[in-house]
Amino acid sequence: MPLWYRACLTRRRTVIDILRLLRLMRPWAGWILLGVFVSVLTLLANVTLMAMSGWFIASMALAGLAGVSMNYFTPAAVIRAMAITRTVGRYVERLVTHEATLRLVAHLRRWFYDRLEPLAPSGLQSERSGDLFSRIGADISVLENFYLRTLVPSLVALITLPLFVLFNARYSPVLAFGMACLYGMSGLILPLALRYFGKTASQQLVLQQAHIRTDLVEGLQGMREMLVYGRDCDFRHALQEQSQDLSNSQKHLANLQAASQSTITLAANCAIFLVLLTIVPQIEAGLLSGPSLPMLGLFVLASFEAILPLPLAVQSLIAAQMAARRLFAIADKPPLVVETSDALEQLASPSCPKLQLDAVTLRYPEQEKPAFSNLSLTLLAGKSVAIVGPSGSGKSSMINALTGFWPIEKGQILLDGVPHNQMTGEPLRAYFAVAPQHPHIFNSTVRGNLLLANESASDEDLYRVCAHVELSDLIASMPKGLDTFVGEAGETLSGGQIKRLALARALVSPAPILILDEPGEGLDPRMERRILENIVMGEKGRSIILITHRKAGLNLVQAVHTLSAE
Ligand SMILES: Nc1ncnc2c1ncn2[C@@H]1O[C@H](COP(=O)(O)OP(=O)(O)OP(=O)(O)O)[C@@H](O)[C@H]1O
Repeated sequence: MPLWYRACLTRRRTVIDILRLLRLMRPWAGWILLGVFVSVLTLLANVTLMAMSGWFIASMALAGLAGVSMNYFTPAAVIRAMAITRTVGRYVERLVTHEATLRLVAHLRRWFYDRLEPLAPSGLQSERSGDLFSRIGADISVLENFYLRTLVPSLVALITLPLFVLFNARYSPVLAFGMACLYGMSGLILPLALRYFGKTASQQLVLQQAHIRTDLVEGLQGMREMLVYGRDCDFRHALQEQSQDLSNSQKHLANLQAASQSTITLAANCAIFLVLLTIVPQIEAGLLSGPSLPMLGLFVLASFEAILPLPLAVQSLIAAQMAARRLFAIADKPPLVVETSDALEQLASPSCPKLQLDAVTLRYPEQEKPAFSNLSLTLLAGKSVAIVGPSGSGKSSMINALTGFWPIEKGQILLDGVPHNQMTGEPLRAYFAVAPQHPHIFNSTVRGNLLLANESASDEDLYRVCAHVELSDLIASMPKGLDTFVGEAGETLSGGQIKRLALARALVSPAPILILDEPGEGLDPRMERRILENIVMGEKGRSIILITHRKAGLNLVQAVHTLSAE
């Protein structure tokens, strides 16, 4: 692909990303415009204050020297009004722009989470959780800079600079032209040069920060393994190298910022010279009064306040584009399981259905062999079945197919004769309560973890299900009973206790079909048997799918279905 064509495509993509970003901000357009309006007002008040003060002081001095009196009430009142406007304006500006930013960030986080949810878990399998965390946290925070540091200063400069040039033109067209050139150089050419020299570093900064966060999350999760196998040094070195790269990018950008700030200061000083060159001859010729000189000098100096934030605006724009691109890459992913409109019709507590699997095949992406194929079975309402088979035969994958987390390749699944792909999403999942093979326990209390499955469950319900899974003694021994915190991922519990807590959570759910994936893992055979008996005997009226490769419980169910390895 020719270079020029690639450059055009990149530019087009940049424009599309920015337009899309602006569209996302549309609900907050009122706040954004209010922020710009107050910023413009504050800047104009400041510039007027400076110019007026210069004029006033010089006029008073000249009047004193000449021994004539002058009306100082009006200019003093204007100066006071401008000073008050500037002070109040700065306060209101912070208030409005930060309010807009906070609303914007909250809106963007919700928007991104809404896009993320339909993708989970199948569409997010290839993503690292640390990276997703980085996108939803840091990348969205980078976008807040797009409004505060890019949008507001750019619009303020766009509105005020032409006004400043027009004001200069009243005194001297040459001055106006010179100022337009200085504004153009420091407000447009300098930021463009900054974009050219800082683009790679700005983009890398976003990626480097994301990589560090992602690796840190993984490193913290796997800290125990790394310590056991003595790999913590490697991790430290990798982190150190990444931090070094990050600080190199930051240093490069800081150098560019410093250079651009100095250039703007130089341009402001050139502006003073320009005022001297163009205004002094007019004063000498008697065309302008003496106080015009300090007035215009201070005016042009103060007007550079509109230019000062522009170099940073460019850096923030590049970072925002990069962050937006990373967010859009996830948000635009099509979900593997497409929800139909019927999915909105959710039954609060569906009755126990007849479940049929008709020659169902499930294949994971990029897998040559299907996880399971041509699986047919019928489970009548309130009955139980065990799914057995060797490791890797697709027993757990069956849960993915039933709950609609992964699309099936062939066949169909029927609930009371209704194809389950007609009710993907929440209505479908309302039929199933799953105790997975590797359950996730939240960093909450025992109660919090149980109520996840049924928030209206009473204490009596909770104690009943805990008794079924033999957790009553443990809960009685806990300092706060059901209200005891179990730590992150249930770290204060043993593997078997975690398994039983997950079983209790499935039992407390009102869903009519219970799926127990390897419920005996981590339990001694006698306890496993007792718990399975409790569940099968105690859950009359619910269908049970017992996924296992062990013998315990097989005599308790009404049918056994064997999956064979492909
Ligand atoms: N998310 C996934 N993406 C890709 N392949 C997967 C995924 N989950 C499982 N597999 C593959 O699908 C096959 C079936 O896996 P599954 O976990 O369903 O087997 P299983 O019978 O439950 O095994 P086990 O008894 O060891 O738990 C395996 O070959 C596995 O590698």
